[in-house]
Amino acid sequence: MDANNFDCIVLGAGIQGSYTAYHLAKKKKKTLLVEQFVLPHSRGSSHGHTRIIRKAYEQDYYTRMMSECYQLWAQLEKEANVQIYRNTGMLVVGKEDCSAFRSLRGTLLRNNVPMEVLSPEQFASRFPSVRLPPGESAVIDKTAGVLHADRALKAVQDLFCGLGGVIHDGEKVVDFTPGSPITMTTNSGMYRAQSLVITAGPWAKSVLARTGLQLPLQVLRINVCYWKERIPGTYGIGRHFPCFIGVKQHGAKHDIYGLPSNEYPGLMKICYHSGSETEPDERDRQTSQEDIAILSSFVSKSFPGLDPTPAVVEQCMYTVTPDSDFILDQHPSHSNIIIGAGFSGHGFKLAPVVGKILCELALGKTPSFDLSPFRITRFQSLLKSAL
Ligand SMILES: Cc1cc2nc3c(=O)[nH]c(=O)nc-3n(C[C@H](O)[C@H](O)[C@H](O)COP(=O)(O)OP(=O)(O)OC[C@H]3O[C@@H](n4cnc5c(N)ncnc54)[C@H](O)[C@@H]3O)c2cc1C
Ligand SMILES: O=C(O)[C@@H]1CCCC=N1
Repeated sequence: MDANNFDCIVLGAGIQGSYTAYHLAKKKKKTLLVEQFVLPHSRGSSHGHTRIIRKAYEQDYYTRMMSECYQLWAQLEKEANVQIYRNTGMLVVGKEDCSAFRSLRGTLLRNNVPMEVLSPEQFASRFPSVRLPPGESAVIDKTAGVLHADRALKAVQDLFCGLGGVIHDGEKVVDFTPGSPITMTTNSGMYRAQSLVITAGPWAKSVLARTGLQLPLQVLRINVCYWKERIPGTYGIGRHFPCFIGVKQHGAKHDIYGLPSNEYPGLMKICYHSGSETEPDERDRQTSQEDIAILSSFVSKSFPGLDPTPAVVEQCMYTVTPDSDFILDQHPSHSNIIIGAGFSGHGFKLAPVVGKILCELALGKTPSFDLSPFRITRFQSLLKSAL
């Protein structure tokens, strides 16, 4: 077989593409993973030390997918011999009259996820360094915790290479021609494959536009803020402080979430689950501080043990769909082009199962999960496609 001919090519080596490539290599498929930047890089959505892993979701289908994700993350830890998951639990706080909060709690109960419901008194005695606003309730998802994201990404890529997979980083895909095989051109080579998986993160919209498909994806620049503990360790992982999600608290339009201080000692990560619209190659030109103002006000009201001015601000990007559900599907006109896109700021924890599903689609197999929430046809009225 020609060195440039593959069973499958995966475009984009973020967590979704890397996990897809790993599953394909496990199935003994000759797989090429192409990445425009030299690895590791911090220009997409999968970089950084940490992500939240949880079963607490508004929708049952994510909670069910998470059961297998926990198993696959554990398998990855074993195969790579690295710790990726750390159980911390996660506090979910919100108003009783907020439907999103009630749905999250309902999903935990319906799916028998280990959880606790805290009364305001229990909350105050367990978390004296956090203020629960009057009229708000709290539950704990006991399965939740922290994923060591950078470590996880490297582990998946290393295992992929160990299985015979090929990574070409620093190589940008500039063109591809659908067909059987598909022909793909990068800035330094030309390759052929039976199937192509597109996991281009914030670049998915422009990559797919080359095929005439205009997906309703919006790219947001996210400010990743770290806040200084007045007494170091107050909210530390070492003191078993949990992750948290504040569901639309203090009138915020979007959720606010946080992780215990860990990667930068004395600094706790608290972020707003939204940001300002950007072009992926223009990320660093954005300057909006609106989200930071919302976070500062939240921190001063809810976390009195933190200085309400961020000590460190890093950048990342979300690629969001109109309903915040992922896109996991075949291309509407080319069945051997598979699309994994629109992870809407919550896709990292689900990557083991996303990768499995994209691998199944690339091999023409029946996917192991019901893909109706993830199909492109749900955007029928929004598709500006010339297909
Ligand atoms: C601040 C922040 C916090 C988050 N928190 C959580 C969390 O707590 N829990 C959770 O589960 N999820 C979280 N997420 C979401 C999660 O990180 C993303 O859903 C996930 O990383 C998306 O991965 P991806 O592979 O789709 O995208 P990316 O990581 O962006 O990967 C796409 C890759 O494709 C490459 N590429 C694009 N075009 C080309 C081309 N033409 N040629 C070659 N390569 C190309 C890009 O360079 C990039 O490396 C968070 C995201 C952010 C930004
Ligand atoms: O996916 C996650 O868990 C985080 C926290 C909530 C908002 C988005 N990302």
